[in-house]
Amino acid sequence: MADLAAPGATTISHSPPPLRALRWDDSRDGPALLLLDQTRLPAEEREIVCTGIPTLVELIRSLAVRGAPVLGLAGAYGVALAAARGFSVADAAEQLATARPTAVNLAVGVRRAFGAYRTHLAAKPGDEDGAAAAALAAARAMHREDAEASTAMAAHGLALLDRLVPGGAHRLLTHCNTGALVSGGEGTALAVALAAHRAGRLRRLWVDETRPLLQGARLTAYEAARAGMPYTLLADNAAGSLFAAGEVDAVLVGADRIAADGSTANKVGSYPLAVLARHHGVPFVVVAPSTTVDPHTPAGDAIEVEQRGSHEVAEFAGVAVAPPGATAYNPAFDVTPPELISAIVTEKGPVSPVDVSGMTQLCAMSLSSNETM
Ligand SMILES: CSC[C@@H](O)[C@@H](O)C(=O)COP(=O)(O)O
Repeated sequence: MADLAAPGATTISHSPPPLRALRWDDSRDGPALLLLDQTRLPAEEREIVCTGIPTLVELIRSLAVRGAPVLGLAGAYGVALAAARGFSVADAAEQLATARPTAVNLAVGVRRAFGAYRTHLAAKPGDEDGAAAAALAAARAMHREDAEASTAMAAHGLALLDRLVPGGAHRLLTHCNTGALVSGGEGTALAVALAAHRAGRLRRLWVDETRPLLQGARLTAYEAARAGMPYTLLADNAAGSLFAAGEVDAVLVGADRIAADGSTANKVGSYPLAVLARHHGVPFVVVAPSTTVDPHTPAGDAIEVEQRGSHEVAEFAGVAVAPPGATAYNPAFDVTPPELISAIVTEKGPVSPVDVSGMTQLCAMSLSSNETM
């Protein structure tokens, strides 16, 4: 696109290439999974070549690859990798599915690729190559579906904001990172903000830094800057005064697991935002693919919340900020009850979390897609 930078001067502005959180690679000595190392962003865009399951498990645990939808893809491609490299696929599936406990998509992705692998072997006993190809095809199908879901969520989310905020949702607040780095497409909550930006409606994207691992400051700010979005970072504990100043029109967050009653686990700090949003009469919207709805988890108190090491709080960028031996309460997620959520937007459209029939529908959809694995 050509634009005028100064009278008489024409510059060509190029959009940066889309970020690819992970991709399958057949071009080297045996198949590999290439992962954009999210621990190095924004300083460096570096891909890690992953050829082993213990390595992939460690990359998931260390958050080199992270965010619910892309964890599903990592799980599915991980099973395909094990099959293609002749490792024990059952062992790989077990290790991958349990690498992190909260994001349901991880186990969903593993089950889908492992299901395709087993289904093929049941039909053609001994055809390991065919079974490996079936697992890879399942992972690729998930990847495509995730990209499509992302596009649909962006459109539904934008339309919903118009309805929820009659004066226009021009100032959006988001938490953690929910963009292309967590998705086969442009993401979940951040994809909605991006759609608002492209529609010329976004005046300000407020980006919570997201302590302790700074997914907001390091990753969302990076994606927002790449996309030319007007964004401002804030320390998580500055959100209260921002709401009080009337500077937030809507809150958009993703989800790691949505229980059957609409309770939603997402990055720690989401729940306090929901409380603030309710107090200030601001919509709090969860954006997640229907694969994040877990019909087997009846309510929020049944969601396992990952607890992480003290060092993540007691250190900042590897430098100690607390006395030696300090221990920290460090849950990776918190759970927002349904009554604080204005709407859940999936690729099928928005539903109210307290609308039991709506949630049941979502659960049924999620269940039937899992059962085709
Ligand atoms: C669409 S991503 C939704 C969530 O996965 C995201 O908000 C989040 O909490 C990620 O946590 P992380 O610990 O970085 O994997």
